[in-house]
Amino acid sequence: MSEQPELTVQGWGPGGASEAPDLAAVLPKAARRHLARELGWTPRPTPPVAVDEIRLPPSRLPADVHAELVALLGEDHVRTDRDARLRRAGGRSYTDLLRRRAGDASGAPDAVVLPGGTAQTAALLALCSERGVLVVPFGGGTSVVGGLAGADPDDRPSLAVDLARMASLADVDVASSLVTVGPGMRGPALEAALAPHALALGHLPQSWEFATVGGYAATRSAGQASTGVGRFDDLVAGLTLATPSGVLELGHPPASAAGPDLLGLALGSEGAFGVVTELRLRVRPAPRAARYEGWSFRSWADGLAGLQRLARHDLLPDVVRLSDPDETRATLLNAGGTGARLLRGALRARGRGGGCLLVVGWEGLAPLVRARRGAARPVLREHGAVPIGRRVGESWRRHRYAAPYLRDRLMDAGLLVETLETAATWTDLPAVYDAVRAALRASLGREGRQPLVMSHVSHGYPTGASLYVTVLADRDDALPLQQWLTAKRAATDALLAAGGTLTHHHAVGADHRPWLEREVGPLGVEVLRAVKQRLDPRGVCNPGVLLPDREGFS
Ligand SMILES: Cc1cc2nc3c(=O)[nH]c(=O)nc-3n(C[C@H](O)[C@H](O)[C@H](O)COP(=O)(O)OP(=O)(O)OC[C@H]3O[C@@H](n4cnc5c(N)ncnc54)[C@H](O)[C@@H]3O)c2cc1C
Repeated sequence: MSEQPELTVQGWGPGGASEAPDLAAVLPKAARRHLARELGWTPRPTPPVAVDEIRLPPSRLPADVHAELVALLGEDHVRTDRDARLRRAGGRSYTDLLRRRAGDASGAPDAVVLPGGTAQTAALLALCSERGVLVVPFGGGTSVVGGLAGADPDDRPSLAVDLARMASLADVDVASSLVTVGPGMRGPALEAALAPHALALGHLPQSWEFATVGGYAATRSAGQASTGVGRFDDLVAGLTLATPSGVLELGHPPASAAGPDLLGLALGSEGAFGVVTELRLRVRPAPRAARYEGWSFRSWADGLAGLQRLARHDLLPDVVRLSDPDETRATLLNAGGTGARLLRGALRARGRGGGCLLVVGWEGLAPLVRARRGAARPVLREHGAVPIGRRVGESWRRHRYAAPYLRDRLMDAGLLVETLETAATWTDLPAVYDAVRAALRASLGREGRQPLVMSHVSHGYPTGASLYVTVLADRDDALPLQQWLTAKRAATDALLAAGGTLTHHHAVGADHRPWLEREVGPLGVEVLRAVKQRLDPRGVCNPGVLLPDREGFS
């Protein structure tokens, strides 16, 4: 179906779970012991059911609609086979994976369709609107907020609209630093296509290997270098949105004052207003120099103060990742072997046992990298940070996409593993951090056992920063979904009450929509509903995401 490798159905990466190594092969003994001690976890095999045993309901797509779709898109581009539907049965959150690992693919689309361009997509949307068939745009399938759930109160049949056929670089305007790209293009393919022009996009989320540019725009993604290159919102100069009511061309580079910016309505719309069929992206010259290194702060408070000071003076590096003491400790244990010895040695040599690890990276022209680094270092030192060397930074850079592979192995051994994220002003960030930790610990702690709650800041702004939280706990094998949903609800309530945003970069999806009104207010929700009503009058565009149910949420 696609020339790009497809994600495995029950986890991360192109391989099958059965080919995977066990946890002992990928996590050092010291780290396994640490987890067992902290969490009260007894490692036990909890493998996923075989893919052949996953229960997939029969397709409900009416025969006449199937025939119309074939007439529009061609036989090869309308698929109802098991493999195609299973591979698009939701995203990659912990709860998505729990369900498919347990053999439940009940949210799978009834068919998968692959339009070949804007005109075909617009015709497809008009047809689906008329025939009452849901359309759920499918990019890389890496949503972690239930963005691909395909839920519908009216239980209408649904199509996954896979953008894989629209995955090429259509135009390069070097003088304007603009490129035109199909929505199905993934990060590695795009960077490879830009390289001959000595250009780069530089958007590097941890899901980079599989996520698509259309998905980035639809979710307002942020990448690991977003502090420097900007969030994906900042990289979109314009886009084409096909809707059931027609096609919108949005954005006018380099800038325009022609009324409110309608481009902002498409960014973050998560397929609820239509399908992004083309993007005009801002690119930059491929960096000529890069410098990554590690620093150690005595405490989380010192680390935050140091980053805040850099941010105020516009001195933040392109990549900034400050780990709290729990994440720093886990990083030290996970490094294992030579890596861990080097890191511990570097810390000891500077009189630090643990503290908070900071990884920073600068990229660009060599003199600028030197100058920016030179200006940032004294500020870090003033806040008590000590440099611990390039190897630490380079090691992080080498392993920056590894964590999701490890998550599968942790799940195989009886662990709950999930992440959540938010952002807050520098003033509110410490309270948000405390509140989220307390809520997760209260919800997931039992019989004297505590979850491991590890946090880092990875995106800095002059006004504040993001907070990314990874949670590990002994899984409740009897009620694993409820265990996490209860904790997630507690954490979300807590972070909103403390002043955090509902989401800094994962989007709203199905999972966060009950809280959207708390973020944008009742009138804000009504404005979004009015836009949807105009663009998608029959409500066929991904109705399970973004907008809360009408009954509201207490
Ligand atoms: C292991 C892992 C690491 C991650 N790391 C990051 C990270 O560092 N930063 C970050 O921001 N996110 C991260 N994510 C979340 C996810 O990768 C992003 O939300 C990403 O932008 C989704 O892209 P996708 O192509 O996979 O979209 P999908 O998952 O396929 O879709 C996401 C949503 O967008 C809609 N959509 C997709 N394509 C289009 C389109 N062309 N038009 C309209 N709507 C569309 C879908 O219907 C869905 O609602 C991570 C996820 C995982 C599993």
